Amino acid sequence: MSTYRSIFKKDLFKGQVILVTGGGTGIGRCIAHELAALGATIIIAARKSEPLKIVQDEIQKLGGICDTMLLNIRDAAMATQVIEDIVAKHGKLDGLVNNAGGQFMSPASQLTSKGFSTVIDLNLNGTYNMCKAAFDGYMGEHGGQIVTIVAETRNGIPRAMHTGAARAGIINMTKTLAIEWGPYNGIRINCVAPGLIISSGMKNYHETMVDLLAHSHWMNPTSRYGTESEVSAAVAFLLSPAASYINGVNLEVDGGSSLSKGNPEGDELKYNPEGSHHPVYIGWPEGADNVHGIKHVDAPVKINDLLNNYKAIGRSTVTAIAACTLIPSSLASPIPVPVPSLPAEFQELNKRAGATVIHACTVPNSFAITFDDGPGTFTNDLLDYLYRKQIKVTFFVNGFNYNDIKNPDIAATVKRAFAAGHQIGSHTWSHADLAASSTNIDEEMTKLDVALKELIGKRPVYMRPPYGNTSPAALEYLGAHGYKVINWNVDTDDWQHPSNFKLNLQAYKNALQRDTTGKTFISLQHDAEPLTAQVFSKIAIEYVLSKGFNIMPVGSCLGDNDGWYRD
Ligand SMILES: CCCCCCC/C=C/C(=O)SCCNC(=O)CCNC(=O)[C@H](O)C(C)(C)COP(=O)(O)OP(=O)(O)OC[C@H]1O[C@@H](n2cnc3c(N)ncnc32)[C@H](O)[C@@H]1OP(=O)(O)O
Ligand SMILES: NC(=O)C1=CN([C@@H]2O[C@H](COP(=O)(O)OP(=O)(O)OC[C@H]3O[C@@H](n4cnc5c(N)ncnc54)[C@H](OP(=O)(O)O)[C@@H]3O)[C@@H](O)[C@H]2O)C=CC1
Repeated sequence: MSTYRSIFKKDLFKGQVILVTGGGTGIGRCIAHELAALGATIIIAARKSEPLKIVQDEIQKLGGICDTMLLNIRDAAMATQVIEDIVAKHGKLDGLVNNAGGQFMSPASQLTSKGFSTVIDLNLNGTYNMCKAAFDGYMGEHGGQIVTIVAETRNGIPRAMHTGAARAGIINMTKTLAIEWGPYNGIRINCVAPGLIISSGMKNYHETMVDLLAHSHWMNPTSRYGTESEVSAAVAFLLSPAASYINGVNLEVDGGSSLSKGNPEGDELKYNPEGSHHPVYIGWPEGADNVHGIKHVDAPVKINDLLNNYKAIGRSTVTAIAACTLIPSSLASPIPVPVPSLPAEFQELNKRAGATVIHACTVPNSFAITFDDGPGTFTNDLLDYLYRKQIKVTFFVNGFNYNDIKNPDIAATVKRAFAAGHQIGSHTWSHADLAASSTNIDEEMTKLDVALKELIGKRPVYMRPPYGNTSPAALEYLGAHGYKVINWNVDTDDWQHPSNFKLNLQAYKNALQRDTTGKTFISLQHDAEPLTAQVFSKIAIEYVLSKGFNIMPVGSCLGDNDGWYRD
């Protein structure tokens, strides 16, 4: 007896024969379990036999009917053969769920034409092969329901242009087929477009990408990921008679993320980094990982961990809905906290000869946002965002720290930032502690100056000492060599807790949630941290703007618009 807790009535699909491609893993497996629990004879088909056998075994142990077939959807002849075999063996084909598909992540600029064709071939051509085979082999004569899993594509899919194009192609193909095939004995064909879902598919991505995805799980209007069950429920609905007048649609199962991407209002701020208040639907039975043969969701640990939080939310139904807020409490309740004063040694150093350490601006209402230790691998994403917002900041770069400034991609990022009007400052060649007696200050400063001169044609006047550390000797050197030494008065400490946006933002809140009359600010974060470049900086910038400050490079905030560099 199946233990899958479907929202639909038992026996909804009794006597029906339904093929689920890619049914041996993730979302496809969940769909297979749910449809089998609702009485269908399920055929799961994919390239690898082992996952198929495991799922078949799970379903059969639970009293369901499940057959397996080997299938590569990219092979049209194989698609035709599988449909023929199903009809021969099971007598008919009532439903086809095109779930098989996928992609790798790659920025479009680095995608090869072979890579593009591969993903188009898998998703678009593969889905076409299956639809055509099902139509020719059975449905054209007898009717049937087709549901294709695509992906939420409304505003494009950065790093997955190939799959976005393929899925958009499927959505349009589906509309045409709905029109053309509707007259054939009532064929209905629809799409389901998942947003980010906790499923095995996430295991295909590099650890850094999984990390990024796990940390940005809250950045949609429901502030959470979706579950396999939420996709499966949409499929079951579209296959069922309850959807008998729904044809040619693309049903987005994405928590509204497709509505929010690219919203110029900076909608990340309205979401809830601390967790969702939206009840979640999980069909898998409660209990230990392997209850009655149904295993736990096979997602990466960091992604799967989110499910446990969601389960807790799901149980607190009505109160949770009533309590739903778009403004995270962290932003809504100002707690005045004094701005941390400068460490005594900096104040002391200010009095000494040589360069002066600057830690605030002079232009009224200015807020200089500064980034150290870059460029990082994701600094380009930050530059894209800054361009969209038309905001200029300061990058205190290293020569050889997280990255090598001579690496062509990193060099290109420095050039791009400079060309876009951001201020490039020095952060020493190797992130050396200038207060340490072993540091060769001249080498640290000169080596980076030479590299920057080659890249941008100029040497920076502004510099940030690594760790904010200076010594009298260092200040004397820097002063004598014409450098302006910039520290900060808002320290996010993002390098210590790169994914804890709430904690990072607290530094900004400490500064801005009190009387700021006459105050100006220089903040410190690190664009070498992927999550700072991709997520936190945006949150911080939106926050500063919401407080009415003007964001600008350090030079400008000191009233200096033409003394940033020398030849
Ligand atoms: C930022 C958030 C984005 C969210 C995206 C939308 C949400 C979607 C989520 C999901 O879909 S979950 C995942 C579902 N499952 C999968 O994606 C399956 C995993 N992927 C694959 O199995 C493969 O990538 C593939 C797409 C099926 C291709 O496999 P195939 O064996 O047919 O091709 P290959 O011989 O491996 O490669 C051919 C060709 O493609 C290029 N290429 C392949 N991998 C990469 C890569 N990692 N990076 C860059 N390019 C790649 C390359 O040109 C290959 O040719 P060669 O150079 O090897 O000759
Ligand atoms: N997880 C998510 O966040 C999202 C997923 N999706 C889509 O949902 C679908 C299911 O994804 P998910 O369960 O997460 O990922 P999985 O990687 O677990 O599932 C993909 C399945 O497709 C099968 N498959 C891949 N290529 C072929 C092929 N050429 N012929 C037959 N079967 C194939 C795989 O089996 P095998 O390798 O044995 O062939 C596998 O079972 C995919 O289309 C995915 O792109 C869309 C948006 C979001």
